[in-house]
Amino acid sequence: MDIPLICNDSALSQKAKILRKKWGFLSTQSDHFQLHLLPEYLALEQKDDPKQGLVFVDFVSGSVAHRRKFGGGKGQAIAKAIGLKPGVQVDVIDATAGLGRDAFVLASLGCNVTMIERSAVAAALLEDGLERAYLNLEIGTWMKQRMRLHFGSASEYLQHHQTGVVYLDPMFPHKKKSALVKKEMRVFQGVVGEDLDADSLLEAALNAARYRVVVKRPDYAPFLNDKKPTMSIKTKKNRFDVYVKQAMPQNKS
Ligand SMILES: C[S@@+](CC[C@H](N)C(=O)[O-])C[C@H]1O[C@@H](n2cnc3c(N)ncnc32)[C@H](O)[C@@H]1O
Repeated sequence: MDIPLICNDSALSQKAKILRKKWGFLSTQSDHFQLHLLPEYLALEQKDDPKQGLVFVDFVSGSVAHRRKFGGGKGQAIAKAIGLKPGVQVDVIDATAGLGRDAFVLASLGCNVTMIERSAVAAALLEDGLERAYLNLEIGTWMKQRMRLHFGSASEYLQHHQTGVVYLDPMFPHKKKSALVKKEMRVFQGVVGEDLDADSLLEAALNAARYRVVVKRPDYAPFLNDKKPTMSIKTKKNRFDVYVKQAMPQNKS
């Protein structure tokens, strides 16, 4: 999908030019989706449905920051699914980074996370969020150490990289009008589309992971590639299907 990047601030026009060239964004207006380069952040807008609001990545003060402070730490289902243990730093490839929320939870719990994202829009939003987080006094130091982004295909990346854990959260068609689907995800899904190749990603992930692969699914979705996991950890709306290859070492990943 061709997406324009709009910038009405003359102080940012050079940056807008660089971003258009880097990510292949257009400079013309669109009636559907468009990106806005604002002084505060880069944001995605669904122009034909403005009540959905702007989508942007905010690791410093958004809902993910709130979850970092008050979200239950290593007792959370995602931490149990990854197999986090005190004093063990786990290397994770988040092969379906999206807006980076799960990756940020894992990094804030101490994981060393490489995010892979193939959508130019998602990757540009993520890069913008990362740049601001790296400069932040409270989280900048550990964000730079623990969270990075690779733009490209995860199946290709996984062919050449081994890691402790691979995390997958491919886009799954949401139930129509579900109140549980956040506005943000609805807009985002419109741009990114469905991940129709997700089944094959599981095999690539299983080859690349030394210890386990964790797949996040809505509670009503079938197993990825119809493959039964070693165990499933359920939350209110989702399920983490865990494919264990071998036990994690006690004090090094
Ligand atoms: C449901 S979203 C992930 C949301 C993410 N877990 C979060 O917390 O924000 C799925 C994302 O994975 C990306 N994706 C899916 N398959 C991919 C692949 N094979 N390589 C790279 N990115 C992929 C999609 O472009 C989309 O942005």
